[in-house]
Amino acid sequence: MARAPFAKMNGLGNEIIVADMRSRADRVTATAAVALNADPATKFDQIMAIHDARTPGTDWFVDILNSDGSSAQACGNGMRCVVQALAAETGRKMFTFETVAGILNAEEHADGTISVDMGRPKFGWREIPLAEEFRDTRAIELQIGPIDAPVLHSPSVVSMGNPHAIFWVDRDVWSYELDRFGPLLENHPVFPERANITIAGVTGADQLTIRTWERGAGLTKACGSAACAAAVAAARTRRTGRQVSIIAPGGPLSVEWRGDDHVVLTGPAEWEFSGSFDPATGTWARDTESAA
Ligand SMILES: N[C@H](CCC[C@H](N)C(=O)O)C(=O)O
Repeated sequence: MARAPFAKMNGLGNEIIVADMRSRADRVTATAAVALNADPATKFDQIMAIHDARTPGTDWFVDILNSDGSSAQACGNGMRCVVQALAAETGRKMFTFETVAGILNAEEHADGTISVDMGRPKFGWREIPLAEEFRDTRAIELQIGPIDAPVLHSPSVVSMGNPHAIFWVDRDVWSYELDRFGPLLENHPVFPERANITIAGVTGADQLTIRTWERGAGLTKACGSAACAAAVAAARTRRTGRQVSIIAPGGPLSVEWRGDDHVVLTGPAEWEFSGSFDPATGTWARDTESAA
């Protein structure tokens, strides 16, 4: 198959490859994802593959792959990168995308920031999903560390299209070994589809500071859907209001849980370089006119 164009971008340091798979029938394979992630120049957290629309009224279908080759149902930071790339190409500002999780609208603002409507959060244990019934998902029974002095415990759980667990902490989020606990919690049997694991602290009025261990990608500098999940969980547990500023390691994002139940994520996107790649194998080359 012919090579497909891609852009290496990031959303607050969340490493994103936007792949242009329009007008072709093949998909980016897990093999290609793993190969691209193994190369330091193209190492990424998610690939956002733009395909032709499947549903009337939508502009494009976006397929999302994690760096381990698994698929994700949502990626807020990646969607902003997709919007920036398509806005630059088309001159348009508003878009309607389809993903496996549903239809979502996004808009580029005059200041260059981008808002993505991430849809409605889901709180039911079957919807997240959890392996067993929990009536109240604002805090579920789950802990890690010594049984009588757990390091992390009682997370809020929520689906933003993808599964999230938010562990509330009092100390600095950097004082927890998320690289050690992340993989254990991501793969805990209570999460049959694994989960994105976030530690979150309230660091100001309507402000949260978070770090995320992403399902299928590991530690990342930012995770947009986790920012949304943390904001919603904070409002549900009355830690904040519904308009929240989220400080991720890569920088700030803003999240509004609107009155119509939709969660809107706003933040920047940044282009790094462009190239072309083989969606079957991940072999790639940088465009010669592209910046270093
Ligand atoms: N970085 C993404 C989330 C990727 C989620 C993925 N790790 C999964 O659910 O498997 C974001 O900005 O929302």
